[in-house]
Amino acid sequence: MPSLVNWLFRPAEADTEGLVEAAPVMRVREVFQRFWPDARPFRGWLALSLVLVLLAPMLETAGIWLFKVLIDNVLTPRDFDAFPMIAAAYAAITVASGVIDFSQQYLTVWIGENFLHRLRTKVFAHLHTLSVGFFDRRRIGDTLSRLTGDVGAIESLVLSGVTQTTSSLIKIVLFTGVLVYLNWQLALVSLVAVPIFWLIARSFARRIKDASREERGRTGSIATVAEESLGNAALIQAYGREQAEVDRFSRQSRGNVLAALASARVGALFSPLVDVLEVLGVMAIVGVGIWELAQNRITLGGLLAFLVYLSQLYTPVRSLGQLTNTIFGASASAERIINLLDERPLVRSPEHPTPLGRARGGLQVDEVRFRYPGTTADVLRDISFTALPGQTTAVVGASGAGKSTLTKLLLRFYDPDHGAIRLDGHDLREYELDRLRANIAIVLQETLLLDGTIADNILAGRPDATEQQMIEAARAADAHEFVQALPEGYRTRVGQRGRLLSGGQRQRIAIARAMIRDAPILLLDEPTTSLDAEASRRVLAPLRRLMSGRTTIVISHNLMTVADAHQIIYLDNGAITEAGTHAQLLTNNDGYAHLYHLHHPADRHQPPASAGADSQGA
Ligand SMILES: Nc1ncnc2c1ncn2[C@@H]1O[C@H](COP(=O)(O)OP(=O)(O)OP(=O)(O)O)[C@@H](O)[C@H]1O
Repeated sequence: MPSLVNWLFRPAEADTEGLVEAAPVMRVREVFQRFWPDARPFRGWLALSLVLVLLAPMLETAGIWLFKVLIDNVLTPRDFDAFPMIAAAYAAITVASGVIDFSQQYLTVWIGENFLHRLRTKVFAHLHTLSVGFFDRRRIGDTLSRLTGDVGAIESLVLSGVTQTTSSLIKIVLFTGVLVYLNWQLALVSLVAVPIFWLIARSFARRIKDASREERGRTGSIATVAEESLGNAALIQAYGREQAEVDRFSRQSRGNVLAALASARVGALFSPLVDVLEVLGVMAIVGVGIWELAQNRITLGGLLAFLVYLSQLYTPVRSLGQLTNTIFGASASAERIINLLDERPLVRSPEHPTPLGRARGGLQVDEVRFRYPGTTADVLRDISFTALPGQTTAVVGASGAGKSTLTKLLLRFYDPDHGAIRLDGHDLREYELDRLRANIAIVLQETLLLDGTIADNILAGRPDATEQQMIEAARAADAHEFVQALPEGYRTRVGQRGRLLSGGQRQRIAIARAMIRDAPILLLDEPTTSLDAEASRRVLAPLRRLMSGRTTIVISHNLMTVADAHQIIYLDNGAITEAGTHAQLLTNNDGYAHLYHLHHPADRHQPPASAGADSQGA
């Protein structure tokens, strides 16, 4: 027997690695307080729905009362006279109940869905306020599962929870009142069972919450594996890792099954326990009722009506218990949402920002030191250099030296731990984030395209640009020709992440986007690395057009376009070890020169002036 009980209450085995971050545990009351303000716009409708909730049990009570009248005034005396009235009243009550039920159900769904829509959008909007660092840390699949699955559970806690609890309480009060009115001795016997119900429901609530928490976490893990795996389908198939991925998915899915079973065991036990209790209660009452009937202290109609009221009373008591379980289950989901909402962006706009229109574009990096949050080593150390407006600075160095990290600091995806980056003499942190980023255009190594049309992607750089400006930008980016050759021209969809275009085409769209943005600062992070020699050459002329007149920071590790930069900064393991022009650094014959000769063995004995043109195809 004890082993059976153990089995019933056993939590899901933790035989799969936990993939998702657990949310902090919260009390139901805190969860409720947290989300109640979100229901504010619906409070009027909620009040109306409560009125309907109030009317329904009243009609129900009246209906059952008619049943008593029918037995005592029609059936027992075998007198037909009162019947038509009773029948008409019964029909009227049934129709009215129907109308109220419909309105109440529809209203509840309407409020619930609109509340959900608002909350979902709020969580999504919040995610977009978070710094890029958040997305580096979190598993996207789990975040998606929170956004789609867990948000729904909150509705059952905050809205349906309120109406259903109120409805159940009203029914309990009404039916108890009538029971006491019919025969108080009998009523007393039947109410003994109520606190027992309540105790059982309470003891179940915590277990159900634990089980639900486990289940929601596992659902997040499934979504995480699916997202990571399907997102890398090409890689997985190329390396024949399909089965390994299926196994990984299956393990997470199995974990979910175990958690769902553990939750079902606890949940399903509740009903039968309550059933047994109910039957015992009814038997006891019938016994006492027969006694009362024999003593003539209650009529037959009275006794039958009493039993019907009683059965009606158990329904709300029971659903109140069930509801507690639902609410505790839902609060496990709510914890996961609160956990997301409590994430604060690492970088924020200041309260009193320095106004920034179009920047002149002078950049000054001053003793910057930086390490990624949660790591132990500095990625950048004492970085100082100045980029004059309109000039090109090339940042060069081995893989992992910290070049891309520098661009992340310039875009304020992160802030330096020490030192400052200044734009036109002011610390980047003094400007509003939007204004700062509006002054920067980027072209990255792996071009990011949105799933939309080519026009959407170019106009993302400046949504208010005209069609003519867009075409000019595309021309300057050497993209107009190939775009026109596409079946739907600028209206052609590029597919998810631009998969329907070639690497070089994607890059030229990105250049057009940067072109149309017409920002004074340009960040190029290895813009030709992923392209072959021919494609890089094709991209180079538009890139040069884009760079002219803008403060450009170009990161490159194959030294393309670097040779004619105004200054070159050589990063080694997070620190600047050399700085100067191409010719100066070649003369130094240190890290930069070595890297350069590695890429251009043929140039070793040639004068540096010709190097820029030759380096294009590297
Ligand atoms: N989000 C991150 N969290 C923690 N560490 C990171 C993160 N991004 C990069 N790093 C670490 O910072 C260091 C510098 O990375 P960074 O991407 O800036 O190098 P890089 O010079 O641009 O390299 P590559 O030329 O290969 O692109 C690396 O050691 C890397 O492991």
